Amino acid sequence: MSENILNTIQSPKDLRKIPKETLPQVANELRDFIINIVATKEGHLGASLGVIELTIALHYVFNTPKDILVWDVGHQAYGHKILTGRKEIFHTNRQLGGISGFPKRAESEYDTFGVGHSSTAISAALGMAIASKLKGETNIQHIAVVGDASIASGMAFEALNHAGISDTNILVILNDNAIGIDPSVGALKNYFTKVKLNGAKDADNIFEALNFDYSGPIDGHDLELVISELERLKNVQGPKLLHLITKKGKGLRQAEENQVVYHAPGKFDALTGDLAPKSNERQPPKFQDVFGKTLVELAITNDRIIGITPAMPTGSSLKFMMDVFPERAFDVGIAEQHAVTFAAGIATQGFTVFCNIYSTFLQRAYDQLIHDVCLQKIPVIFCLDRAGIVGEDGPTHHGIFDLAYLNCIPNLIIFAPRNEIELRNIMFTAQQGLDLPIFIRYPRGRGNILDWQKPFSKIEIGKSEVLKEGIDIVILTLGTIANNAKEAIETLSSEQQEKIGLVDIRFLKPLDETLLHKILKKYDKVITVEDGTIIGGLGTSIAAFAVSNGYKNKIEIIGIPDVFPEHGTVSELQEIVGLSPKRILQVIQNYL
Ligand SMILES: Cc1ncc(C[n+]2csc(CCOP(=O)(O)OP(=O)(O)O)c2C)c(N)n1
Ligand SMILES: CC(=O)[C@@H](O)[C@H](O)COP(=O)(O)O
Ligand SMILES: [Mg+2]
Repeated sequence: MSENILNTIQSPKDLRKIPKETLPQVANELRDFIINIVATKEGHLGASLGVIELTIALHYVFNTPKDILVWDVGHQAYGHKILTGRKEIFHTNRQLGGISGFPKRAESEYDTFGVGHSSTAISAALGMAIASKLKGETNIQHIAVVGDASIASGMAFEALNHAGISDTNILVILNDNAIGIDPSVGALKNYFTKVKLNGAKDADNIFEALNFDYSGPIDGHDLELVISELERLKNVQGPKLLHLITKKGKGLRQAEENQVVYHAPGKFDALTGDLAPKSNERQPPKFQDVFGKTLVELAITNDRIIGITPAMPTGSSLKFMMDVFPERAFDVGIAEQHAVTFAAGIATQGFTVFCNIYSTFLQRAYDQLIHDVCLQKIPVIFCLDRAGIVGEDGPTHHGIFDLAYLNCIPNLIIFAPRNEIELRNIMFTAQQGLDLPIFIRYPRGRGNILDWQKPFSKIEIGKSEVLKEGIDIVILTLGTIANNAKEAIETLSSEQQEKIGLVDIRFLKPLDETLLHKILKKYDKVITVEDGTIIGGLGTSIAAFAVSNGYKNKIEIIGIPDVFPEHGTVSELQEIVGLSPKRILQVIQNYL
């Protein structure tokens, strides 16, 4: 056996030359390689470790890239990237200018479909399979790999429903590790457990009922077995589903034992698996924890409060409420559309519903927002975490569209807290009762305030806040990006600073029209700053307000330009898109 067999694999062609009995060595080396790099560069860990044998088997048995392999979510595709020519650049994973943390079409011909959001793989693979038929292509296999949490999503079920009556040979591989980021939930999870306990050919097999040839469940870490099963399935006609049982984090003890933390553990010791020690210094809280802890505080005195998350209890910190009030806090699985309408349903019955969804994932539920919530003025309280640039997850995950996609919907309130205390106070205000749904958007990561757990105070809906008076230039901001604008102003001389006013608009809807009239009369030059798309958000609203009221001020809009920002650190990306203090300063200087 060669010492470093992984080094000899530049593409799946090289892999296919390796004798079957040597493949377990490839699996070991691949695991070690991923662990060593993720330990220092960070990223998603457990999911890739859990599909190492599957990844090797797929590229060994199938003729990729001619045979088409589609990964769902794509956070488990590190092994795939390494075996498909990206081993030497894998250390750049998720870094600015480096490779993406998810399959990406522009990056490799082996990345057949761009991912990041879940539950798309079966639809995409089915589309490709039907396209192959239409083009008269034969002998191309189409394979979708989807996790047990992702297959429970409506979209995956829509695709299964279609695929089951298609005349394609699509192969769906269900990678069942009984966990998403947090433990999987719902009746389907219980069904999978039953199938695992009772054996394969249950008379009520849900996939067979959908007209799939079902096989499994088999041990997804038994490389020889997975290979022989894939070889068999290659020749089975019609839609097929192979059920694999795997362990998330396989091969690293801590990742197997603490699967939630090791989904994306941050830095850790590659040898021991221990997480990098945390600093003892007291830090400001993460916004998600301000949400989670405040919700519990409010729920203690307000027993009408309900909390909902679609599959992100840890990421959103709704887990705090789930621990204290399990009967009033719901993880509904990866089901953003359902989460929104479910929230609306509960709210119609007089409950106060906090529905927490990452900004990027709420994109999934746009019609539900319009049709099921806003049109009916149902006062659900939406908390949109991870708003703005999120960093290393990149373009699939940036929460930069919410301001624009919400701004055009009638009957809603849009609020962006400038800091932790404002988030707390708007949650307090909202649970006292509003006539309209409210959308509270806040960023990934930490705020700035150590002592944030102050007594609650009510926020007046639609009221902006003047942070600093000026003379002829005013900067209007929305949310935490005010800190960047403030930092920009503070680098100027005191004489220059005097010229500049700073206003936190706070409510994109309703706009504080009384204050805006005063602002547009007082200041010649207006600069708006928002960490959302330049089209459709704060700047658009201010410009529209000025035009419709006959103001002739010079207005400059700073926001995310009309492109998808790539992956990198938040500060690197803010610099690129023009939202760093330095870039904001450059714009201000043009007016001084
Ligand atoms: C639409 C959408 N909602 C939520 C997420 C966040 N998310 C990423 S991975 C994941 C869990 C996926 O679980 P599973 O499909 O079982 O794959 P595993 O991580 O277990 O391999 C979730 C909820 C997402 N990427 N897309
Ligand atoms: C792949 C995916 O969608 C999640 O794992 C996401 O990366 C979580 O993001 P946070 O780290 O911001 O919770
Ligand atoms: Mg899973």
